[in-house]
Amino acid sequence: MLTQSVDTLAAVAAVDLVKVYGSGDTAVRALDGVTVGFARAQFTAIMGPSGSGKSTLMHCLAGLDTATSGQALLGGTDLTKQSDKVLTKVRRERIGFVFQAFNLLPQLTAEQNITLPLELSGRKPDAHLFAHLTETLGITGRLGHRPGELSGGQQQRVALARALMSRPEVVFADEPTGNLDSRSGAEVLLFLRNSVRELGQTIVMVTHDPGAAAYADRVVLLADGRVAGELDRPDIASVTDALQSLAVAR
Ligand SMILES: Nc1ncnc2c1ncn2[C@@H]1O[C@H](COP(=O)(O)OP(=O)(O)OP(=O)(O)O)[C@@H](O)[C@H]1O
Repeated sequence: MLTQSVDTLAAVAAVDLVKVYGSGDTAVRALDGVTVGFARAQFTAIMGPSGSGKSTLMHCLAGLDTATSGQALLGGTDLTKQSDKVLTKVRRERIGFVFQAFNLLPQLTAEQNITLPLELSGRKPDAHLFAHLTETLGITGRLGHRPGELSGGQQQRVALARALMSRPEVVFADEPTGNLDSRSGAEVLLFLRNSVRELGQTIVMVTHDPGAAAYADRVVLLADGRVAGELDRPDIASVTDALQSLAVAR
């Protein structure tokens, strides 16, 4: 079988990635030979119908789930070959995460949440980066508060600062605006967009929302566990059309 070529300089790449859940009659082939690269300093959105494998692809590329076969490359590291101990270190030191449900630790202040991953890996937070991120995100007045005392938008901005504090090779964002009103959602997307331009951050975001995907440089479309197409410089109309075509083709 021919394997599609993949940009070996990509920050993150999947090569012929297969993920099968379960076995026998109940086996589900969630990823069916995905080959795709995510370029450095680019903002890519992953889209596709429900069940197309978006979360599974992100989880395998982030070392949160193990693939059945193929490679999940972060820089030069094939995550499919690493021990759980190494994967924990990779996630903490080389990857930033932003989730729909924020996933902040409720007993810690905003500031402690932001610096925790660095402290766990024995690194000292960069004071300039901390000031830059918290000022840009407008949360300097909220740093002593616990997540329960913050709005959803403020919690997600704390999560964004946490994700970027370690200068990660990639930020994986899983429906980062899913729990936010449209104004807070737009602020989060604009921040992600600007972090690509100003900090050279690489971002991979799973979303159902064509409006969110329009902030990205590129959209990768999945269907039935395979790459079904991609769009460069997407806008809401082109993303909506592509998703409709996928739905019709099924
Ligand atoms: N832990 C699991 N056990 C069994 N099947 C699973 C598991 N996780 C996902 N699947 C199946 O794998 C396929 C891909 O799921 P995945 O969650 O990656 O899709 P998705 O595109 O992210 O969907 P959605 O947009 O609904 O979140 C689906 O058929 C799903 O039911």
